[in-house]
Formats: sequence, structure tokens, C-alpha cells
Amino acid sequence: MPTILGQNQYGKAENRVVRIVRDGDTHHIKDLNVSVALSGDMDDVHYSGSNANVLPTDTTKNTVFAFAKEHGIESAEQFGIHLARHFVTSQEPIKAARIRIEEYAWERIATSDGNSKFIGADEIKHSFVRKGQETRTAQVRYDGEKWEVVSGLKDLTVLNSTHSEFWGYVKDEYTTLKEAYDRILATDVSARWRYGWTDDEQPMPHWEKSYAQTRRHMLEAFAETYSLSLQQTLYQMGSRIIENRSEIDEIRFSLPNNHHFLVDLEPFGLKNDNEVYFAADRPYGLIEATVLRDGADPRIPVDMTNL
Ligand SMILES: O=c1[nH]c(=O)c2[nH]c(=O)[nH]c2[nH]1
Repeated sequence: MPTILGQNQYGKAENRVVRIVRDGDTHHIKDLNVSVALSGDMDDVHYSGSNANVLPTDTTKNTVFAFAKEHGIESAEQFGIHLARHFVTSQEPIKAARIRIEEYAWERIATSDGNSKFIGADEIKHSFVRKGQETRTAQVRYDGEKWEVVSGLKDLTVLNSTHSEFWGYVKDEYTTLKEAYDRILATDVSARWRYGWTDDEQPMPHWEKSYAQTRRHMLEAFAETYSLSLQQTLYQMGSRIIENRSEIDEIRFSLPNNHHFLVDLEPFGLKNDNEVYFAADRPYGLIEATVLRDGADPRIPVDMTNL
């Protein structure tokens, strides 16, 4: 049966690398999950098993850890750029690299008075608690000429306890939903945004600052929008970012509508005046859309689940 090899890539996935920077007794932590995927002249290994062009996945793992030492981890994006450039420029058969990174944030443990018997002032400088909030993501692609950097976040859970309505929708014979004039609006934000930076000649964005500001605009737009639908809120979040962050050309959101249903307390003789809700976990509405700078190409895949 005639067959041919299609798209292929390989590398070590989910390298969990933690880098501590010791600035005297004040320590800094970066905690990443780094996945390497390489592609290029890999026909032979698939067709005949010749490994002549294959840099072992084990080596790609070692490179991640060595680079954490040699280059440090300034930001997830910068670390991904170092790795992608290295694989593509140092190995002739490797034509493209894709580095995916998840970053887990830690914050310092603070004590109320610094005189605690258990946590003294000195110890705070090296004690951290994992931030229970979002996971930051970055994906860097490099083909030896052009860069594509798509950053993002997932599991950023937000809730508005008012300023949300939903009414005026289509009603058919299966519609039972009651119109809502004051509802809870809650979601776990997943977002990916693509940078206009594609070229070593262009000034590189400040990745850490860009992340912090993008997250801030996203949260502020969520909080400040008087919402008539989650779709409208999504668009406000995206357009706020595109308008304020010139380095970003495209942003895609996947927003589950975390429904909060008012509980009927009448059977118990109690009036429920928008106070007690059942927080359902499934099914959930899923609202997804891309917001683009006018003229920009949509490049973030519609299905972002594995991104
Ligand atoms: O914000 C919303 N958008 C919808 O499309 C929708 N559909 C639904 O049942 N509830 C909601 N809420």
C-alpha cells in the first residue's frame, strides 16, 4: 500500500525546570513547564530508522536545563526564543522549532509582624506560596527567519456579582431560559495573544511588562463592562487590549459561562432576592472569539485547547 509521511515533529515534552536566582539571601524563583518540538529533514528516521539526523529528545531536555543556567530565565518568551534559535541554528537538519511553555507563578509568604517564631524576617526572602490563580503560557516558533510568539494565560477565574443581563435572545419551542436583568457573570479566562514581532531586526517587546499590562487590561475591561452578554464582554476585553498594547495584533478567548442559578427557596417559605445561587459546573456555555487589529491576519488556531 503506497503511503507517505506527513507532518511530523519530535522533542521532549513537559520539562519541569525551576530556576532559583540568589540575590544575597533574597531569592527569586521561575517555575516552567517547557515542551520542545523540532521538525525538519526527518524522513529517514521514519522510513528506514536511520537516526543520522536525529538529535535525541534526551538532548533537548538537557539543553532546557543547561540554558536555564547559561542564559537564565528572564521571561518565558525570552527563554523560548533562546531555545528555538539554538536548535534551528546549531543543527542543519532541524528547520523549525516550536517551544511551548507554561509558567507557574509563586509569591512571597508575608508575615503580619515579621517577628513570628516560625517565620522570621530573613526566612521570608526564600519562602514562597504558589499563586492559585492563572497559568501563564507562551509559544515560540522559529523557522530560521521568522518568529511567531503567542503568549497567553488560562484558568484566570473572574466573577461580576452584578452589571450583567441577558435578554432579547431568540426563543423557539425548546427555549425555557428566563430573561435575566441582574445575573452573576463568571468565567475562567483562557486567552492567547499573538505579537507583531516576527523579525530579529524589529525591537523585541518587553515580555514581562506586556504580560502584566495585558492581564490588567483584560481584568479591568471585565470589571468595567456593563454586560448584555458574555460575547459582548469578550469583545470589550479583546478590543481594550488591542487598543492599548501596540505590540499585540490578535487575541483569542475561550470563555466558559460559569452559570450561577438562583435557587428556588419558596418550598422553605424563604424569599431568594438574588442572594443564593447554585454554581453549576456543567454543562456550561462556551463563548469563543478572536479580536484582531484591523488588517491583521488571523493566525491563532480556532481550537486552542492544546496550545
Ligand atoms: O452571555 C450569554 N451568552 C449566551 O449566548 C447565552 N446563552 C445562554 O443560555 N446564556 C447566555 N449568556
